[in-house]
Amino acid sequence: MTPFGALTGRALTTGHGTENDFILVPDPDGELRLDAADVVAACDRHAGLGADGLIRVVRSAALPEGATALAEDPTAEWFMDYRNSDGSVAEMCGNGVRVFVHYLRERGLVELPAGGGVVVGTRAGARRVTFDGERYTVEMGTWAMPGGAEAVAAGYDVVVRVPGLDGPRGGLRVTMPNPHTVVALPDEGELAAAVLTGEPAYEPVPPLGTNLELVVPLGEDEGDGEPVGRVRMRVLERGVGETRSCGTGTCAAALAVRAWAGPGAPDTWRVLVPGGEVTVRVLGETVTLTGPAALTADVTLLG
Ligand SMILES: N[C@@H](CCC[C@H](N)C(=O)O)C(=O)O
Repeated sequence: MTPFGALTGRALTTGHGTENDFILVPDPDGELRLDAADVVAACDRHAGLGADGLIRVVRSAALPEGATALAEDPTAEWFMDYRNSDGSVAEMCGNGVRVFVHYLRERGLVELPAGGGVVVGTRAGARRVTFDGERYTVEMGTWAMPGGAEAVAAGYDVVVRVPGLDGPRGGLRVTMPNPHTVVALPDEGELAAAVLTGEPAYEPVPPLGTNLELVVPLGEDEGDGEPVGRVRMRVLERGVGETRSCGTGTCAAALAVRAWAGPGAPDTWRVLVPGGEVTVRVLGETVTLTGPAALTADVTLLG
């Protein structure tokens, strides 16, 4: 068997959203038997193609998880089958879904003119993505803070020790619906000092693991007639390591900083990540994520 298993010899495409990068694997009829080891090998940055994650492009009707998305919206023809670079499956990927829809559009698999929208299936359910001619906006669905109002009032519901930072820090859990823990730092010096190659310690230990966002709130600007919050973020992704962006993580970061700011805080947030910038809009119980998507290469893995 070759190191890339079922991925060997297949036509693959690479792409990224704010430098959170992915391998896209077309498998319209769900014939590929993809195992975790193949994903790990392909995502390896030294011995493989290198990526933060892998996305199988498959029809919703071709796999059992697609049934929920189709029940929510029968137009969700295509399903984003997302895997982290360690081979684990995640509920949602906010940067990945923009890259996925960009791929569908570029390859003529969906009709998506500027100003149009399309619904795709994900493990979090059906998600609508619109295109403005430049950037994609994803309706990310319902967010939650498992610690509730009590955690928001206290400012945290998890104690986190991050390598490179002194002492314990308070983290606020946010579900997007994948698990996130957001920790606010006082300044960009501390943000740079955090060592995200090490493993943070959490108390209590998150049962499903967690993505960790370190954030520095940067205040507010005046947008188009409304205040716009700004926040800088670094992220340690569950199942991956430090990445240059995480879409669900930017939503979690904006939601946590908004909650900490209290009543009257902006609903729109510009989140600055090492790989670029995205916009998060809080619409009551739901949130949207707007950002770019790019394809970088068509490639074949050799055996
Ligand atoms: N990069 C993604 C999130 C991918 C999943 C995450 N690592 C997890 O395991 O929850 C994003 O852009 O949201």
